[in-house]
Amino acid sequence: MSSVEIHQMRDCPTSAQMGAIETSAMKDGVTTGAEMMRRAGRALARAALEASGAGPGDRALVLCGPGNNGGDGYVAASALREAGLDVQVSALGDPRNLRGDAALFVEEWGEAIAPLDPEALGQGPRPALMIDAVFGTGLSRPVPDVLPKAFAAIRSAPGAGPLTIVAADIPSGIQSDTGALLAPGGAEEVLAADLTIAFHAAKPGHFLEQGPALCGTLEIASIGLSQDDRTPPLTEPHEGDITRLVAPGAAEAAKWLAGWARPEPGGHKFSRGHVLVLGGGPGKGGAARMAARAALRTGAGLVTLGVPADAITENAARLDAIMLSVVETADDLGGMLEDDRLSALVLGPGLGIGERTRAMVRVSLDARRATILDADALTSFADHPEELFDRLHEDAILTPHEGEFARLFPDLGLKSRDMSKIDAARRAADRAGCVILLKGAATIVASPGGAASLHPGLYERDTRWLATAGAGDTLCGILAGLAAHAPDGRLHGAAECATSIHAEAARSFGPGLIAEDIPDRIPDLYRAHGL
Ligand SMILES: NC(=O)C1=CN([C@@H]2O[C@H](COP(=O)(O)OP(=O)(O)OC[C@H]3O[C@@H](n4cnc5c(N)ncnc54)[C@H](O)[C@@H]3O)[C@@H](O)[C@H]2O)[C@@H](O)CC1
Ligand SMILES: Nc1ncnc2c1ncn2[C@@H]1O[C@H](COP(=O)(O)OP(=O)(O)O)[C@@H](O)[C@H]1O
Ligand SMILES: [K+]
Repeated sequence: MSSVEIHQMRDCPTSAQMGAIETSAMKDGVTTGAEMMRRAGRALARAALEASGAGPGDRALVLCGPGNNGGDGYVAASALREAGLDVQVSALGDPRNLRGDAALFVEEWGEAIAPLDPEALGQGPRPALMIDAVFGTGLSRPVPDVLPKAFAAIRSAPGAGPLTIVAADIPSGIQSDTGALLAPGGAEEVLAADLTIAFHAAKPGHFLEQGPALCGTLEIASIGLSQDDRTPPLTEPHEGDITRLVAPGAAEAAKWLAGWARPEPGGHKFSRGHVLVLGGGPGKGGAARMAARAALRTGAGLVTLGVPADAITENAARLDAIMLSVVETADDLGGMLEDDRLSALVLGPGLGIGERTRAMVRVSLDARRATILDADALTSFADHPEELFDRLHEDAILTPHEGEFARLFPDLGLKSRDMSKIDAARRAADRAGCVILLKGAATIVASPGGAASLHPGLYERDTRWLATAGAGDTLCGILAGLAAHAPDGRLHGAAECATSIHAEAARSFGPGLIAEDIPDRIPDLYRAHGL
């Protein structure tokens, strides 16, 4: 969108962190509350005009709430009036109760403000554009019923043309920290925006739970705050308490990927690391083979697949560059791990659930290599997660999807938690004592101590085609391919980078993607980033 001053930030602040950023900017004299609100409202109006194609004489409706989000709405209403539109403002609550900057802009608007009355709004005519400035980051409880009723009435009001809905900061009803929809059932369809203009930075709620389904397109508008991120660039370790957004621009991505994946000049295959993937019995080998291929494509110098003797023939028929070893028992594995050149281990994909897997996990963790535990390696500990947690260390990482996560951390699972997915992953990392990579459309990487990153497989980084069997197995392999030559204790960074390579490989294939396609897209991706 050309007319809005768009920028890209790595910070993904909570509502409290956003408040603190604003307060400190005001204290330092960088800007004022009124100036931020003026910029926010004007950005909204410009974006709404551009997205709707509306012009002089067209009808615009601005819905304003009882806080500062409403203040942005009054600024937008005045700006749309200035652009020649026929603007109507409708408010939730009595606008005379507004205080501070928002009150200033109610005065500047100076015209009639109708109450939010679904019946009156339903009589039409339906506007060409509507701005949702009812609730932003301050939403603290479910929205009143009148809000979805008003949206529904406006949508079905008689009118000639299409209606474009633009949300100020975040669609009203979405909790900014969690993405939960705090609204009566059925409200998601009526409250959805076509475009959301987030102010200063994207918030967790734009990426989590129902947030993405309601935001439409997401754009970030500058409101005059410093554009210096508080989280470090991806090329540096992340330790801060603001969630780091893993969505680099092209230049940052090239430098970052080179740091993780480009071989050292004069190196040899062992300096690139040796990955061992443990696999299951006959007929169960596909997942481990895909993980192994992904590890080799990503840049491990050697990859060995360890399987029971009766699975050797099957695997030998399917593998060339990937080596094969018989690993029947945990003792066999212990013997192999005497070779300290084995630098990264993958356990889980197709490994089978039960005591053989648990024994292998114990031996692997005791060997203190970069150890990636996924799928069956996680589910095997569902009955006794503490036994797993007691052995985990800073060179281990768990890569669950939400189902596997709930098996190990029942109180933090999607259906039971009363916190964001980000905070759930942080708690889990503290409890387990290792890095957690919690998958989904938004993938969270969290470390003990609180550092957390969010990879958005959404909006311009949409990776919905990754929702296919085996995609997670290839992610394990990519992670192993990076971890195999990463210095100790750098699994958080490896996990961020692996998630990004995985997503970009999937995006470069596009529709019809199946998991087998992912590893073989990596060479083109590396070349495109100048590796
Ligand atoms: N200086 C600032 O603070 C700036 C704030 N901005 C805007 O202000 C927003 C945050 O403003 P606020 O913190 O005032 O919060 P909101 O405007 O999002 O809403 C808070 C108000 O709604 C009430 N409320 C919350 N949930 C409710 C519910 N379910 N039913 C009824 N009332 C409810 C609260 O008691 C409070 O009065 C941001 O999202 C952004 O749009 C921007 O204008 C930029 C500058
Ligand atoms: N709707 C979605 N949008 C974006 N990415 C997704 C979506 N659904 C799943 N993914 C990604 O696809 C992968 C699926 O992994 P997983 O659930 O472990 O599958 P499997 O167990 O079949 O390998 C993860 O990396 C996840 O982040
Ligand atoms: K809003």
